[in-house]
Amino acid sequence: MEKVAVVGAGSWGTALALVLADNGHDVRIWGRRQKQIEEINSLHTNEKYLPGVSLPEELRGFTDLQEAVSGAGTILLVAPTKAIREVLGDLTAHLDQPVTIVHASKGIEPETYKRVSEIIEEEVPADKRKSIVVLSGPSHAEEVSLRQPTTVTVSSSDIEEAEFVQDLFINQNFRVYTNPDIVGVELGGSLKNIIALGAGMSDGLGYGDNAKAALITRGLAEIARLGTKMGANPLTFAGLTGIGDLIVTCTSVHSRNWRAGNMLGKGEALEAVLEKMGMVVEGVRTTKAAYQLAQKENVEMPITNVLHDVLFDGKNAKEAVDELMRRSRTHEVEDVSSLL
Ligand SMILES: NC(=O)C1=CN([C@@H]2O[C@H](COP(=O)(O)OP(=O)(O)OC[C@H]3O[C@@H](n4cnc5c(N)ncnc54)[C@H](OP(=O)(O)O)[C@@H]3O)[C@@H](O)[C@H]2O)C=CC1
Ligand SMILES: O=C(CO)COP(=O)(O)O
Repeated sequence: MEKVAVVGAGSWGTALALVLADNGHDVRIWGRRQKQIEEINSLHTNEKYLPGVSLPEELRGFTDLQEAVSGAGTILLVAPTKAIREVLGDLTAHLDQPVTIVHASKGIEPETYKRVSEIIEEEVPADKRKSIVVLSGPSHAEEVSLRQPTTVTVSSSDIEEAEFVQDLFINQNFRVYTNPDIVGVELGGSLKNIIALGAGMSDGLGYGDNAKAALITRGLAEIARLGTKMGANPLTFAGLTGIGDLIVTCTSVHSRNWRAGNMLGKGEALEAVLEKMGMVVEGVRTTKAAYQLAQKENVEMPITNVLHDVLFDGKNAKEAVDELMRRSRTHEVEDVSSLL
């Protein structure tokens, strides 16, 4: 039995805490709102983020971060990417022994283009961490919390630590694979949110399955193009954290990125959409980061480019699709096949 502190009591942190509690671990979850933590401890629910789900009674909530992480051997970090540096700043002060840090957040930081594991490396001193492990894959919290079959991947530069985390989470409903390609795993999980916004937008505009299949497929091509340029193994994008996560996020009504894109496609303004969502829509910030990174690395990312212009430069969504369809003719596979 491992003592695990889950830092972040949103949908994903709560669902993963449930998996760990099901596996018999001593799980504490940290959230910043007293009322929410009282609800988790007394009613064993988290209605805002996982309506209708009964949480294991053994799962204990804390608002005091020091109490939550005290004695924990593993920290599971599941905060929105934009809050990660702030949360890590507080967390580091309370670590009294080197811990395994698992993160399950999906995003890239604008301006620095850092992946979450790189942010952790920067913010947590080396003597306070045993290893950094990423957990990613096609996994909506709503289904995981109902114990529906789900597969994910864990990745770390330390394969033994990845296997340790695989063992923590794996059970008959939640199957965990390992992959040593941390760059590909993090980039696939982050960049798919951009394409999911686009898929939602396409549906919101009234376009059909052909358009969505095109977005998924050509989206994967540009994800792989940027990913391989950044050092990822191209085959990772054919796996759970690549095409797998792209499919689930572009086709599921659970996806916040798809839902936000859908409202944008129907003509709603970005600010109003984010206000209505009330949950993190990572794709917005990641679009900005990926757009900047692609410019810097001179990588062609046509879908990301037009989405950037829709989100941040007031481009009309239909015009964005027209622009993609009018691009000069090109081969389908030469850009990716040259990387294999
Ligand atoms: N939901 C899912 O199915 C999946 C999500 N993910 C990833 O997990 C990460 C977290 O997402 P998810 O749990 O869904 O998000 P939610 O929107 O469901 O919850 C966000 C959580 O983060 C907290 N939070 C927000 N801002 C801060 C801050 N500045 N400091 C501390 N805590 C903060 C919120 O607290 P409060 O309630 O107090 O505002 C809330 O507990 C994202 O990167 C997402 O992409 C990955 C796979 C699946
Ligand atoms: O990453 C996810 C599923 O794997 C969740 O996607 P959303 O953030 O779009 O809901």
